[in-house]
Amino acid sequence: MSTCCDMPLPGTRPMLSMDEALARILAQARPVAGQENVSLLDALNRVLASAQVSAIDVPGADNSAMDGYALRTTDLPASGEASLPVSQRIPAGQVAQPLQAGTAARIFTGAPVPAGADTVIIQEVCREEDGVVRFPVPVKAGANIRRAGEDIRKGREVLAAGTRLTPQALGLAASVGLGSLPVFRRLQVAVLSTGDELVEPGMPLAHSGQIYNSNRYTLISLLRRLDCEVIDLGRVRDDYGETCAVLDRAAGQADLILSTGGVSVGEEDHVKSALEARGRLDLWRIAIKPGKPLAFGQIGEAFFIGLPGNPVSSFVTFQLFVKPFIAACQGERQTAQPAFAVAAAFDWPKPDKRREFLRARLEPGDDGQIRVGIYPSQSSGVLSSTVWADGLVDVAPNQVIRAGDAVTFLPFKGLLP
Ligand SMILES: Nc1nc2c(c(=O)[nH]1)N[C@H]1C(S)=C(S)[C@@H](COP(=O)(O)OP(=O)(O)OC[C@H]3O[C@@H](n4cnc5c(N)ncnc54)[C@H](O)[C@@H]3O)O[C@H]1N2
Ligand code: MOO
Ligand SMILES: [Mg+2]
Repeated sequence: MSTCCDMPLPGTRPMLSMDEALARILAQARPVAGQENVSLLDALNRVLASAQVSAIDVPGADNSAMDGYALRTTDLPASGEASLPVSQRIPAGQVAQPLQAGTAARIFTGAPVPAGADTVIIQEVCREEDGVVRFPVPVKAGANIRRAGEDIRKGREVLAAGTRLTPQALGLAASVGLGSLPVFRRLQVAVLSTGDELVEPGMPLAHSGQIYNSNRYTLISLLRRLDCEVIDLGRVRDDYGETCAVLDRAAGQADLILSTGGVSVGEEDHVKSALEARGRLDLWRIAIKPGKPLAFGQIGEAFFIGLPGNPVSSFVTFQLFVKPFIAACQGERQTAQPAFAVAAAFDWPKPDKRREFLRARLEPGDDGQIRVGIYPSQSSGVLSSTVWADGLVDVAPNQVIRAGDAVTFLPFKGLLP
């Protein structure tokens, strides 16, 4: 059952709360079937399909953290100056011989500590002359040695299934010797922009009713960042038959179909009726601003998300709904959306009854404390706001905000990959 957030107007239906809509959408997400093994450098941003366990200790052996001398502290006098003959030289990459009693080994950062040595003294406090090293004592046993297995023990899970493979994760995989990784196959996402008024950038505008298609570029770029394979279906005219045909075509190739525009209530808006005719509409109208008319459903095996045409609305709803849905379909483990409280540098005296997401930016106040400001226009057509902003302020229905109040900030850095 839907949650009633306001009285529906004739011809519409009650709006769902954001939380309920997101929960219902995510409940349908399932990881794509199909995996492949890819080399580490091809695995960036992919999602790991199965847990990886280390076959080795890292480091593999006790090794020196500094350039200096390795020795046995029991060979040293209690105070004053020690002097020890240097019995071997151990650069990184060499095998160390066991340390002869009463001697020191010249050692370099990363080189294996010889058996019998229990400390490394940095060279800055030593003098070496005629094969003998001198330094003040006492020295600390165990200093400057990185222990075998200190980072990773053999048999430990280093990367969990469902990990998004960041540069750090690939470095960690490399450090345990993994040359390739099993990842889920790429999600195929079809993108279509509806609207008779749309002209592609680079082309002239023929008359005042035309505008440039911006959503296509924003969405395709967002999808590429999420490592999706994009099927670009270009522009679709505001025509019921054409919309049905393109949805059928998209459903034959894609895991997910994303459209922009044509999901509201005007008779030029055909997306919802086409979706109902060719597949199934699961939910429509969410009590959020921007983004109210978002539609979600299925056509054949493909999921469908119809984003509102207003460029800011489609950008914001991509962040709030599409991104977590895609992540779940890619097999990524679900993590909480980063959000934190910060003081408002603005007043919001006339709140909406819908939950609102304001284009916002963190900035230091005169006192050096970080506050959050909002773009002067919050209109869902003002795309400049999305470039100015580095996140969204999440405003509850009917929430009045005064400068200095704590508000919830959702950083794009967390929202974007
Ligand atoms: N009577 C009502 N009218 C509207 C309602 C409503 O509840 N009752 N909702 C408004 C809200 S909120 C939104 S959001 C929009 C969503 O409309 P649609 O999804 O049907 O989108 P369109 O009508 O096709 O376009 C809206 C707007 O965006 C421009 N647009 C569309 N596609 C692109 C694109 N690819 N690049 C750049 N700009 C695009 C389009 O020209 C329109 O200006 O509906 C309200 N109306
Ligand atoms: O939902 Mo609309 O996105 O308020 O402009
Ligand atoms: Mg419309």
